[in-house]
Amino acid sequence: MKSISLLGATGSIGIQTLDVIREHPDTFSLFAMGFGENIGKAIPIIKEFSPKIVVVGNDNTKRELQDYFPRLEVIAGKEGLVTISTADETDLVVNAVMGSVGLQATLQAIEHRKQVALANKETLVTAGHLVMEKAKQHGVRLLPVDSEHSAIFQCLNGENEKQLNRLILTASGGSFRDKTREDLIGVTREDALKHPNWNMGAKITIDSATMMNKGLEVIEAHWLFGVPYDRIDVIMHKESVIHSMVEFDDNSVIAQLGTPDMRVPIQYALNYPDRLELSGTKRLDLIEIGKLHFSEMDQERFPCLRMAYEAGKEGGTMTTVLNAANEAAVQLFLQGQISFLQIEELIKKALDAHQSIKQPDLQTILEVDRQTRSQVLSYLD
Ligand SMILES: NC(=O)C1=CN([C@@H]2O[C@H](COP(=O)(O)OP(=O)(O)OC[C@H]3O[C@@H](n4cnc5c(N)ncnc54)[C@H](OP(=O)(O)O)[C@@H]3O)[C@@H](O)[C@H]2O)C=CC1
Ligand SMILES: CC(=O)[C@@H](O)[C@H](O)COP(=O)(O)O
Ligand SMILES: [Mn+2]
Repeated sequence: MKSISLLGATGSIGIQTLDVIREHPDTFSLFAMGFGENIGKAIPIIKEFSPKIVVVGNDNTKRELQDYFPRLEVIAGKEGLVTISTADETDLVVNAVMGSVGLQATLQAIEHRKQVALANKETLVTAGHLVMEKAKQHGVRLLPVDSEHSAIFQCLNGENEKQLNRLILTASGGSFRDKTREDLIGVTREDALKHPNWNMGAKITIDSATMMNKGLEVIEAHWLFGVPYDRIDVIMHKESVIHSMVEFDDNSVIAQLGTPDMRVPIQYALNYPDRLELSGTKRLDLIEIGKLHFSEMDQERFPCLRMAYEAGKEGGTMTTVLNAANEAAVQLFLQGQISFLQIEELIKKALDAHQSIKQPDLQTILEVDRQTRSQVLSYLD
């Protein structure tokens, strides 16, 4: 029986992780969970899974939750995420929070030699060198949840990684795939939130529409698989059936395919190296699909992808700024305070203003993250 601490239990990945746990009660149990403030979603989860500890985003949410569950141990704040990620009772940490708030929990879980299933890509974008260094030091292999990285992880099974030539990440194109840059003037939040293939949280859905999601994923792939940026390609593939591919030295390409359903990469990470059957997942019917489409990724059309490659190649705190500026700008867009095209403008401004600090330690990263967020807000004054 694997005992799980689930960070981000009320989110899109969190809920689908609970689907996997629910269907395999002899294999998994929920020891602890964390969420921000969505009490309405959390209450039925707590009733069903009876976690021993619940971590919430703030003191108000803690008080409200304790009114419901007077005997439940509730901790407020991100130190609580560290507590449940390092507890003796935890075997596996599933990090599915949104944003760099998940960083310290990932680092500490690794330090305590927990298995870590990582959906929280912002952790690797903001501080990939620290996470990978710690993973190496403590002999922990990170288990990717992100569909592209799970695909690559599966394509590398049993392969000699020295013969890996190129990673090819696929991108759906997001909600505005078929629009020109001119068409993007005046698009709404509601339009941006309509992803063609995946039902995900709001922030990542906007990231898909700006193509920053693929930019973050290029950086995530660089850290997870140790591949230099000039050997990581992105191609447009509107069906999201091929989740990603690996090209080897003999020009063989191995791809991982499946219907778009995050429960599949989630179960793979939770139960690695064995696979689990899941009800409700759909078999891939290539005859029914008929055709798969591929096209070149235009970095002028999607400047966020270009900025991510540039920040990744620059390294140091440049990717911390990329991530923090993106988180702040997307939040402003979701709150209706800026337009869709202003997201990329604010990120560019923050990157242009930053001088990268090489090999930053954790304190430097947290400080740059904080400063970048307030700088982005100050651009609106
Ligand atoms: N959704 C998907 O299909 C995919 C997601 N990912 C990645 O997985 C991560 C989660 O994405 P997704 O599930 O879509 O996001 P959601 O927005 O749906 O969920 C985010 C979760 O994080 C919680 N949370 C937010 N802030 C805090 C905080 N300060 N303290 C504790 N918990 C917090 C939320 O709580 P609350 O509900 O209270 O706000 C919620 O449980 C992201 O990094 C994303 O990029 C990767 C691949 C696919
Ligand atoms: C499901 C998943 O892994 C998302 O990150 C997905 O990749 C988003 O799709 P696009 O970014 O390709 O639009
Ligand atoms: Mn992805």
